[in-house]
Amino acid sequence: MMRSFRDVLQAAQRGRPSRIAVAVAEDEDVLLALADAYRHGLAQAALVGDRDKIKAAAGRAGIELGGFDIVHEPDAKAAARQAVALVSSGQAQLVMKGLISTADILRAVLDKEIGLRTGRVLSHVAVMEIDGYDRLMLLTDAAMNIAPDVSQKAQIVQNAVIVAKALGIKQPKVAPLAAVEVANPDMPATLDAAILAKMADRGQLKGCLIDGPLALDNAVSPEAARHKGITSPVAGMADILLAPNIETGNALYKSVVYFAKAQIGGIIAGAKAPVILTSRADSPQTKLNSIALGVIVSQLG
Ligand SMILES: CCCC(=O)OP(=O)(O)O
Repeated sequence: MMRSFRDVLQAAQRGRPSRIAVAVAEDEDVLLALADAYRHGLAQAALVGDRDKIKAAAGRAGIELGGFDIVHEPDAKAAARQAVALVSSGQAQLVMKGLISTADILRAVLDKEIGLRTGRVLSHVAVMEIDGYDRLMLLTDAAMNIAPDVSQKAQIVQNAVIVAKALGIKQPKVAPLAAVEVANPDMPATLDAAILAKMADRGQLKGCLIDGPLALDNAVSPEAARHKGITSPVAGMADILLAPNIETGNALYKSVVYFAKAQIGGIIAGAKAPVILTSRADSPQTKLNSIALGVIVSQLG
């Protein structure tokens, strides 16, 4: 089981090098991460974007672009489509978000003609390495599904389970988060969590153990769960945190980065190929973590 991003990087290095199609690549931090990924033997890249701006960003970052192809497309939305088309045509294995909004890259990923739809719900899965925890923890969905209903949440869990398996977590424990630990008809997140737990009891959710609702403290802290008298196989031991909505997920993602200085990486799962998707403001290290994560998920088979 992988316990750190160093483990994830090493696992990604064991596979064959992947080719990443980067949408709007004119960003220093994106190029720094790609140069590192190239140096580690993880991936080559097709940089789709404005050629002059890509070269200028590479110059500012002190990067040689020798190992990369540039596909000149100055319009951001067209660049996103080109990057996705490179993957759907088999010329690359992963897409990466560059200097473009999440909504614009996802529009290309969901495009009926050249997109990467599978019929499944697509969802963002973040992996967090937080000081003081002996395991990697997953968080979903911080970036894509705004207010998922319970059946979408079930599919979001299944996407996260696939990523957990790629990390070597055999039977991930899933905590659907809420503000309290009891089902309360006035709090829809608690009802969804209770339904998901019952769906798991009845075998409707595969490959994981779910219990909830759980508040964040008793999802990740055995002491907090004990203190509140919660007995549950998931309490205090969660591997996957299921956010009730995008605001909770996005704030939790950014709070572990900015307050806890955690290592993080993220991808969109559920498409034909992983989409490496971080915040534009995330560090080159986070972008490298996400590339390594995308590579191991894409090589699951
Ligand atoms: C995984 C976070 C996605 C996000 O919030 O992206 P931006 O900060 O670039 O909007």
